[in-house]
Amino acid sequence: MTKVKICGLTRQQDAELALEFGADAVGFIHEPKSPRFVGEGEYKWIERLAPFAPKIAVFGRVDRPVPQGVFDLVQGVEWEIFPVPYPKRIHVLRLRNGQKADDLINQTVNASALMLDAYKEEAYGGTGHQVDWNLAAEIVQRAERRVILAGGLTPENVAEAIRRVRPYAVDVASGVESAPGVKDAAKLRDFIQAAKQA
Ligand SMILES: O=C(O)c1ccccc1N[C@@H]1O[C@H](COP(=O)(O)O)[C@@H](O)[C@H]1O
Repeated sequence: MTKVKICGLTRQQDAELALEFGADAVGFIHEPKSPRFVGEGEYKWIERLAPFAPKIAVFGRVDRPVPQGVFDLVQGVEWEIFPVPYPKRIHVLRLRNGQKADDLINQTVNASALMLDAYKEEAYGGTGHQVDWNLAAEIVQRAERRVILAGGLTPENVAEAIRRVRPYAVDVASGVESAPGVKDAAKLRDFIQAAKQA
């Protein structure tokens, strides 16, 4: 069964709802320019969430350490810039038109998993833009690591994305929101259900 990560949570009630609906992992944005940014003031409730669901600290560039004990994995692009030996890292590959699967896979640095998202000049993520699912499927087949599909997924398209790409997990931020940083309960439920049934 495909795993589901719900990302860009800013409110405790949304995180708890996502976990209740069956999310396998929850992500918290550490990129100050994002409307989904969470600061250290939020760590108290994040720390207390269900202990068996990994909590992921999400960066654009990983340019600073996160305090130990709150997060289980760290997600980001351009790991070379901050080569701290986090034991568990998710390396985000931002796909552009015309790229080749092997060139992308070769960029990976010591990652537990790869995440595929759409390249956009203006932001590191959370843009709602879809990746090329054919290229994503090729990366899934060739990469010797687990692949998480992100970028423009919604309750309506996630099942088809899973059938075409066959990722280890799917990840969503804007596709289950009513406003940036605010999750919509029905969209959360429908997304998780559709992904698990695909
Ligand atoms: O969501 C953000 O604001 C964000 C900011 C900086 C880095 C990553 C971010 N989000 C990641 O982008 C994917 C895809 O977002 P979307 O579903 O297309 O809106 C999201 O799942 C996060 O991992």
